[in-house]
Amino acid sequence: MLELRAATKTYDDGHPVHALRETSLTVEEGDYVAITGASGSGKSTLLNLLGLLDVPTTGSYRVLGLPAHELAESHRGAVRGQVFGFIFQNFHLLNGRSALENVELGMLYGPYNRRERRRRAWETVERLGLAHRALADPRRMSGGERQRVAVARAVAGRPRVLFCDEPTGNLDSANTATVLDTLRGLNEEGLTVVVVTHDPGVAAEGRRRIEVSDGTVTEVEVPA
Ligand SMILES: Nc1ncnc2c1ncn2[C@@H]1O[C@H](COP(=O)(O)OP(=O)(O)OP(=O)(O)O)[C@@H](O)[C@H]1O
Repeated sequence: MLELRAATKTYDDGHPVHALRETSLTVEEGDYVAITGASGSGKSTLLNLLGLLDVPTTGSYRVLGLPAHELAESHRGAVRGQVFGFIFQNFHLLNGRSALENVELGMLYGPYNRRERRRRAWETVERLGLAHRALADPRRMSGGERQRVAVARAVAGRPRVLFCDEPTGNLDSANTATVLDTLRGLNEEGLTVVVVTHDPGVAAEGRRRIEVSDGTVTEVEVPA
């Protein structure tokens, strides 16, 4: 489904920063991959490449067989909107819009019309136990509720791959459990999940483990 081949990422910060050294990585449909590593090791860089938020400096990247590294940004954006969902640590929800509207907005670049977006948004908000808060402004919600809205927004359009950057970063244990249960359930239904985390408990959810150290990516054996 996702295939990085001999990919590198070098930032120009006055001097070259080798954020990702030559990396080849394949993610299969239905995988649950946890990416761990120290601060500054290159995890976000790897996630940005996999999520088509950035392009490799050298090497290639294929998404569903498409050569993403050769596509125009508009085409990459279309693939991103139709195939991928994202959950970030700081939610990035729009204040002044209801939870439901936030979830609908997450599908704006997908294939669904307005009515279908509304239907899917309701269904997903209910699934995440937020029906009673659907019309609330995120500013008036708890951290755990906001994160569940962010999860709903990312998955309502039924993406093929879900990328998460510290999805439970600021949550207490009960809310962390809700988010992890949701991710596990969606993965069991076939969603491919790629999660960057510092939390060993979150990493343990992955059936594959990728360690990033100083820009070098290594797959670690996970005991069955
Ligand atoms: N836009 C940029 N320009 C220059 N250097 C960058 C840029 N983005 C990241 N870096 C550098 O690339 C390296 C990898 O950064 P990256 O954000 O991928 O690390 P990370 O593992 O996600 O860290 P953290 O866990 O702290 O978020 C770091 O040395 C960082 O300082």
